[in-house]
Amino acid sequence: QQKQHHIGALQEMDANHHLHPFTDTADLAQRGTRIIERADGVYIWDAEGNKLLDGMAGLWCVNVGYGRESIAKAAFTQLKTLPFYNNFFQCTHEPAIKLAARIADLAPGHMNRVFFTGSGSEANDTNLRMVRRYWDLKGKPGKKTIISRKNAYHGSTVAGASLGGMGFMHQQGDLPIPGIVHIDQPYWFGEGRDMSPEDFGIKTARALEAKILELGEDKVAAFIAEPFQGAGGVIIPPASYWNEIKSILAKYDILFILDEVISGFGRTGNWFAAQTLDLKPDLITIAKGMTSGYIPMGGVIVSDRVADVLVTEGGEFAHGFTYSGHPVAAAAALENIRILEEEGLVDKVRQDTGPYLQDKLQTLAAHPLVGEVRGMGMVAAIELVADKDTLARFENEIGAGMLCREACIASGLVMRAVGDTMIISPPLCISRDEIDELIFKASQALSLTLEKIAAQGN
Ligand SMILES: Cc1ncc(COP(=O)(O)O)c(CNc2cccc(C(=O)O)c2)c1O
Repeated sequence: QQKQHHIGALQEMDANHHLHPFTDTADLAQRGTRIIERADGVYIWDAEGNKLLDGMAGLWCVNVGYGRESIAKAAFTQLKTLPFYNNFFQCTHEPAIKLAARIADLAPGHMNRVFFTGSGSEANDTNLRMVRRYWDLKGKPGKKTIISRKNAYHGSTVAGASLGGMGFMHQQGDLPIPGIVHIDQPYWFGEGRDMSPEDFGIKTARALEAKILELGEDKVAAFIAEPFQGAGGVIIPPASYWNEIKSILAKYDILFILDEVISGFGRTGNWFAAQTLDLKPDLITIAKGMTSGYIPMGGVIVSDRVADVLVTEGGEFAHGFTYSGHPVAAAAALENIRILEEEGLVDKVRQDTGPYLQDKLQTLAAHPLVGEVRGMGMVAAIELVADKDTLARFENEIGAGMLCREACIASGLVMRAVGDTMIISPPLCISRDEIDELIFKASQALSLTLEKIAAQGN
């Protein structure tokens, strides 16, 4: 009773003072916010004592799982010796140096330098400024435009939200800023079922070439893309897409930014999706799994092609943040990467638990609510449909995705709902038994969702 009263008091305080991200504050005040109290392994507990299997690894980020004492110790030790110092004015510290070298070592061979930021959005802002600086130095200052995709997610800063392709974000704040354009996304299940995935992959890839020719190659600075769109709904391109994109990038002199904020640090079964998909980006955006979310950190891995121009011809690159390469974040990141390496979690995703998850997920495909199950490595999507034969979607008013998310919570599982697409992106340390538990709970949640929808008389 005492505890319930305490939770109520916290919820009221939250409603009065705390503006949450991507939240309808009035609506949340009605519902009362869920207070997450502690976490361990792949589980989180809320203040009411509910234990939930965190199928979303926080926000796609807790790759090593919760409760890693060694990361806490590494951060604490660093906090005691050097809690902060900047990397400006010819200064630095060991954690930043070692982390840059460690990431360069794990990145594709042609990428050997790292620019640090505090978040993935700031890393994409860095990308925009870096690619424009690169072309200025190459004597092609007209190459300013960045081509992105509709329904991409690249962050929530002005440049990050503009590079993203989400209309509902653009409507708030008069975005996108000039110099950023969007082409169709390779979302076969949602937009391409009138042709084979193979043909749709080629078609949507060729939209890049059409846009380059429409704008003029001398105006285009770069193409930015996630290996698979994450917040857009785990939209994994058809197999033909990336090969076609690669041949287009080889034809035109534009830079390629691969946004690996979600896919980086093991999620696709390699350290980076660039290795999984055999891509050769000029810049890789990183954040999330870099520290497993224990401490905020982001960055850009820079290819020699770009870095050499910035370094040898650029003089001072007039960009950076107070917390660029923060010592405590860097110390946490180093320990996080050491755990990923020591426990062989990246190889495990590629050879064991990734295939196991994808295989077990297919058992959900038979459910009457499920139109498609897709995934790669340790990430997947379940498309909810109103009609299994025609694959017709539910009316938006039904809010099938939100009903399913609530049904998951009732079943002791966290899944993300992107519209009526359910997302799974668990910690990479998840065991086969815990995957079985995840699948069982997801199956329960799907049936609970079906009952709720039926009860609504739909
Ligand atoms: C591909 C990608 N790029 C950039 C960012 C921005 O990173 P920061 O948030 O650290 O600035 C992201 C972040 N992705 C993200 C962030 C918040 C919520 C959700 C969701 O799926 O609801 C996804 C991302 O997924």
